[in-house]
Amino acid sequence: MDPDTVAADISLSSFLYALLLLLFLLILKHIFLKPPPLPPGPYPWPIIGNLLQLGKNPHVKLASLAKLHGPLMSLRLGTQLMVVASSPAAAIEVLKTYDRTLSGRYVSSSLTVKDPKLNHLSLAFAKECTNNWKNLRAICRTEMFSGKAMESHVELRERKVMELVEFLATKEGEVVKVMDLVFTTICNILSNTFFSIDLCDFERGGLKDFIYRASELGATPNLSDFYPILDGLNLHGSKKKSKEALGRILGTWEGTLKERRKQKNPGSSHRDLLEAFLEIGFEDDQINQVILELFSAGADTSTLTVEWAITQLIRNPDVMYKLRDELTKIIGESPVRESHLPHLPYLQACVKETLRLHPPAPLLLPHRATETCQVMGYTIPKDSQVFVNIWAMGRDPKVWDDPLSFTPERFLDSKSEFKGNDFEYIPFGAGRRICPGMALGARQVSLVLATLVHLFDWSLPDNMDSAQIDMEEWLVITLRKENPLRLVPKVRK
Ligand code: HEM
Repeated sequence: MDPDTVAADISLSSFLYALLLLLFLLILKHIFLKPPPLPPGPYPWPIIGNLLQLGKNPHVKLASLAKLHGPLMSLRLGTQLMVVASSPAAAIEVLKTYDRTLSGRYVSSSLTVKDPKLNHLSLAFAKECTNNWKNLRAICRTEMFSGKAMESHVELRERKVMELVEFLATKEGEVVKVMDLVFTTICNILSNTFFSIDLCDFERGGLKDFIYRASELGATPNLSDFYPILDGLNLHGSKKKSKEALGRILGTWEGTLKERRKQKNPGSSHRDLLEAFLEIGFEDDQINQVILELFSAGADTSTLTVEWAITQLIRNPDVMYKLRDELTKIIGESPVRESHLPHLPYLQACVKETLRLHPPAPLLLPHRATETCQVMGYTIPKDSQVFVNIWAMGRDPKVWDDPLSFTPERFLDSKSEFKGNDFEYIPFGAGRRICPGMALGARQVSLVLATLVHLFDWSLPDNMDSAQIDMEEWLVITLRKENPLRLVPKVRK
């Protein structure tokens, strides 16, 4: 045989052997090194996935789906993957073990902050935990949330709450929207902490209406969240609407910002956040973005907590009685001061119990996987949205006795805290993205709640079932001297 032909045969067969070996190795890799599957979840329909299964209160629906599919579950929303942790063990994996990888933020298309130019300036919606994000958290901690900063604002918070009391006292015989007034008070506490001015008014809308509008737009689902390919089309015109709403909010402090660039804080008794930002040399865009986010994160959450606490106290007269008793014993007839708060354990237990049953952010804020990772034997692909259903965890009978009852006593004897270490109870989140305003939030909620319970009598007409109450509209009635104001729910026709 021709030596050339022999050589060609040998090299062909070696090539075929090599190919076979490669194929064999690939098959082995596929069998043994296959990445684990996605977390289990409900069957996704073609194109829409599980979009129709979530409904109006996704945390409630997700809680019942988790009973079927387990504590780490995945759903498809259009083309997007959503992963939900629903047990303390799964929360530990997401917020502690894989905190670094899962602490990105998923940003909805309806938020203007999705724009990379703005995202770079963001605190709450920073897509990654960048140095700028760390820096912003550190500045806010020093200037607003540290023990020292909070002490310097005590007088301001107490004054704003007394203004609420005085306003209600002028409304005898009238119907008022109490929670709207509480929202005004919280907004003014925040706006004074930021700028040393009131930005809301009890009578007129102003900032609070613009914030309502912006939150409404932020919460409205947008098709391009589920099909990012549609992002450029801006089908709902939502970006334009969000831009308008934000423009109105920024307009409420634009003048102050200009003035303060010319002249240092004139005549304020406390150092405000703007003073710190100006000293650092922040541009207007940076100041506006952070303050906008602090308003959105701090006002609604605190107001909702007060609203649910009052609702639960009205539904549970024994608890209301015990709380009033504690307030009378410790405070007497005088107004509530922040210095009273550490001496009011039952009040603190009521706030904790409210946050267990009604966390204002029931799924936390949406996290994002910055890398593909493996959690509890499942794969979480890069860019998945990751949620922790703290609403489900707060009502889990495996964790809490009689979970649906409002029983503040459970917190009196327990060491359970909401500081992000007890993963069965994390109303402020845990890990890197834990709420930086936790101490301020808890303090302003406690002060407003204690004042409303101490100075007002919340009554229901005899024929009204407490389950029917709606916190919206209350009639203010003046009664006896020692019990000056009674708030009665306006019966809806
Ligand atoms: C009862 C009151 C409050 C509750 C229950 C609450 C709860 C939360 C929760 C659950 C998160 C998301 C954590 C996560 O994604 O893992 C959060 C984030 C945040 N909260 Fe709060 N919050 C409250 C009050 C406040 C206040 C008063 C402020 C400031 C004025 C504030 C500022 C923020 C900010 C800036 C973030 C984003 C942090 C980041 O992404 O790095 N919160 N909050």
